[in-house]
Amino acid sequence: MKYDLILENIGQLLTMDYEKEGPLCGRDMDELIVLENKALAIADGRIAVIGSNEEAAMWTAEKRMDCEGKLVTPGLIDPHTHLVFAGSREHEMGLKQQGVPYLEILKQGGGILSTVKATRAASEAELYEKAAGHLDRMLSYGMTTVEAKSGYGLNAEAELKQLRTAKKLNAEHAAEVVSTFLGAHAIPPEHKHQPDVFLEEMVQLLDVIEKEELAQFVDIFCETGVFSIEQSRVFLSKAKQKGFQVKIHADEIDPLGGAELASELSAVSAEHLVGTSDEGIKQLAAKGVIACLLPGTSFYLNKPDHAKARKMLEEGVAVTLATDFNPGSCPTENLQLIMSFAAVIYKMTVKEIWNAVTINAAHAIGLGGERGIIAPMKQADLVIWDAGNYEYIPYHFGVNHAGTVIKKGAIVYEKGDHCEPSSLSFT
Ligand SMILES: N=CN[C@@H](CCC(=O)O)C(=O)O
Ligand SMILES: [Zn+2]
Repeated sequence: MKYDLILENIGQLLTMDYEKEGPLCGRDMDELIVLENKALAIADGRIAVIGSNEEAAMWTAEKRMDCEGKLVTPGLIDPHTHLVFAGSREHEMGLKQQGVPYLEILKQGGGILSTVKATRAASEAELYEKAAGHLDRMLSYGMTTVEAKSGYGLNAEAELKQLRTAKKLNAEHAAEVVSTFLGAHAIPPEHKHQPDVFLEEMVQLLDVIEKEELAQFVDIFCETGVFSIEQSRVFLSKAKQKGFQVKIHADEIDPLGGAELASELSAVSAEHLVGTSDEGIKQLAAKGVIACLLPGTSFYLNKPDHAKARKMLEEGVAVTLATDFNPGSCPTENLQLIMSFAAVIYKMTVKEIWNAVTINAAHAIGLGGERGIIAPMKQADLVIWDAGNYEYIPYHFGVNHAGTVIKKGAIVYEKGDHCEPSSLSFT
């Protein structure tokens, strides 16, 4: 058989324990499969075979790549981003430095609501172009699959515009985009005094979202001054009744009991979890809810507290990590940086971190067993790193170590000499 692409002379080939059912937790999160001096062949976008370099010498292919002893891993997966939005919020930096809290900026009509204003005013083409630029950068950082939440429209027209943009990106961009409907992200000014009317409007939208296949998940920002536990319970229950899987922005600023609610509703994941109680952690473990931790956000908001990742891991919660890329609380597309934060702030082991951004991230967005692993017959989403071992990536922080990025078997990014793709634009 003639393969499409052969990678030879791989120094370390990293994969995860994909034979385990579900996301990894407990001791399993601290295990990796590290194969040394390997080769692999790709056909029809999938891993066809993994073998020795001697075996590979007998294989034939359209193209061969010498990996020069470098590290090859599954493509990184970012399971929590707010990818599609207009504008930027650099003017909030000064306010934050003066000590104005994140929720106070929102209360004054800024924060999320200022991005809502910009997003409502933008055309779908403008949103597409900007989001594609962010996605280009993510791909260049080795992120081959990305979740994207809506939530900067907060009315039917603008929410659908965001979701359609994400769907189009998934169809046309080299990176894969999985959509989440976060219509319940803030209370828009026109519904300031009737949040329940607004939530019902968002529930009604679910029929269109289902019909047009615009999102697989439904999420809500459960927080003081945004949506209460009871409002979140009602909203997410209605979404579940309509067949959606649910996620929840839980206990980010105030410990409202969002983790307990996520457990009660058997959510796929609970996200942020900075203020989650010990009881909440136990319930996440018991119900198999994935904890999606966002250390970049608590860093960027300069919070005194961070999610209790070690406690969660010890209690057997499956943990994933994400950028939370958004224009307010975490404007970075760099999941490698988040891996470093997880090592330093959370004290997660390097093995736990790799499992968190690959196999567990895939489970958090409905792609468990299909992405985030390197195994025969699985989609070939790979990164060849400018590094010889997997510990190096979170260690040397703040720079991009992705050398070559492969999605569905095709080379979609190759690093030049310290150059990034020319199509990149941040704003
Ligand atoms: N906390 C709620 N939503 C986002 C931030 C959105 C924004 O500030 O624009 C988050 O997950 O951090
Ligand atoms: Zn978020």
